[in-house]
Amino acid sequence: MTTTTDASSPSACPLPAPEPVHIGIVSVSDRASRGAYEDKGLPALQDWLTRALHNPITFEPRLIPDEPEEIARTLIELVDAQRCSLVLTTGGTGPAPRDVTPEATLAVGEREMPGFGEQMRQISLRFVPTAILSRQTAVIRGQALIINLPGQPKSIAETLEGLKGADGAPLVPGVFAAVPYCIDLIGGPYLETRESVCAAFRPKTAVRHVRP
Ligand SMILES: Nc1ncnc2c1ncn2[C@@H]1O[C@H](COP(=O)(O)OP(=O)(O)OP(=O)(O)O)[C@@H](O)[C@H]1O
Ligand SMILES: Nc1nc2c(c(=O)[nH]1)N[C@H]1C(S)=C(S)[C@@H](COP(=O)(O)O)O[C@H]1N2
Repeated sequence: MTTTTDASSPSACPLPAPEPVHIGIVSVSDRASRGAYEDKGLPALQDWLTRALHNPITFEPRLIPDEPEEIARTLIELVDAQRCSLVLTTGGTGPAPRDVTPEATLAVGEREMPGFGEQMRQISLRFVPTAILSRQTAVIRGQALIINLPGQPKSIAETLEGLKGADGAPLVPGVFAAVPYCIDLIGGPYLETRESVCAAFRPKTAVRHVRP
């Protein structure tokens, strides 16, 4: 097994290498999927997750139009066939007729996790007054957590990371703070975040080790 050393510990205990994680990222956009504009959703998701996690990540990226059957089929494929532990979607959460990502997500979910959508709307209100127009939600399917994010690329870091003060201290925690423990509870890999990007929270009894 590969190990790294926790140099901050007096006994310099070797820490296990972070577990690999398989993450699905799905950009739902009519125009980006037909090439009318460049997709900025997938790069923004990949960039933020790579900065936030110590775990080695294998990404499963998908760029698809706002078609409910295609969204549902993609989510099922990422969870059931690709065995992703986490799937993040971006786009299609608003009130326009073709915005159907939440419906497709609920259709494939076994249990809804409404707190994610509630908290993201609260965070987004600190950035934009139209935050309440996003119907974003989250669900569990099997051993995977699926979370909807709005389509505006900058909203990805805003909702996952939250709002920080000038000193870098969190003013409003982003929703990703709750993701590692949720994935523990559904039997997925142990996710370890970089505190400078996102301080994940676990009850003390669930903390296996703290990485510097
Ligand atoms: N994947 C994307 N890449 C780049 N910019 C995007 C993307 N998705 C959305 N945006 C930007 O955010 C705005 C709001 O996103 P929204 O999901 O409401 O788009 P939309 O009007 O439904 O159109 P579309 O589905 O064709 O992207 C868009 O007008 C666009 O400027
Ligand atoms: N953090 C954040 N949340 C946001 C926004 C944003 O720019 N930043 N845009 C809002 C707007 S204008 C809309 S219409 C809804 C839905 O966007 P979507 O259809 O692109 O998912 O998300 C809202 N949530």
